[in-house]
Amino acid sequence: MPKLILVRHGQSQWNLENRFTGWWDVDLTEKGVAEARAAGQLMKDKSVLPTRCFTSFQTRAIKTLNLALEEMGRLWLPVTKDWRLNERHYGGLTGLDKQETRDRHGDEQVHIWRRSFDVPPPEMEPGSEYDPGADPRYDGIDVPYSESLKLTIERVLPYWQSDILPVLASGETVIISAHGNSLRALVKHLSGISDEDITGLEIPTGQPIVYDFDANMVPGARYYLKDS
Ligand SMILES: O=C(O)[C@H](O)COP(=O)(O)O
Repeated sequence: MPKLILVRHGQSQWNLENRFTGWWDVDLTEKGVAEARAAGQLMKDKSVLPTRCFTSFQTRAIKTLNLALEEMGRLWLPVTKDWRLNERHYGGLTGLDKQETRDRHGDEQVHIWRRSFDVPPPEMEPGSEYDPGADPRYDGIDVPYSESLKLTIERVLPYWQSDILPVLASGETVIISAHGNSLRALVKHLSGISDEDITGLEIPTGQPIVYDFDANMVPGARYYLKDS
């Protein structure tokens, strides 16, 4: 039966520095590298071995996938990269320190920007320091200036339906290496979580989450691979 593995990238440099990251391309820390390798080792130990891979255009997710695949001796697998699996765009908050932003705007406002379903952070100024708009990897793509979870879902789900689901339905074991909020978008859909309840869902770094699908492509309950 088809199996889906979701993994959030290991700790990034800006996770460590507690800065809003979004579409800014930061690398993994040493801890993040270790988390990615441990995820691969866990998949190997549990014999949950992907046969097809999807990831974003962002280094932290791509490297996490590669490190995990290396642990499994599966660097040879086909990998599809797509911007629609990128992290939610953090708008004008990108690059700011999360604690300093709380001190300035209050805990409640920052919680709304981080976890509300449909309130996007303030827009990023075009051409500002952390605007990825001129990056060649986004040529031809309408780079957003800010995204709520709702807006993130509006680009993750069509990609899931058109490109990932058919591969999964053909019987492959699919791994998606992505980001806290692009994965929250998918989990919301697959686990039927309401707009209210999704605000409480956190996805830890480097912990593979698994869905087993039945013959009708209905997903079962999600579980952490480490608990199986
Ligand atoms: O983009 C970021 O800063 C993180 O990857 C996710 O941040 P969050 O926990 O504030 O959603």
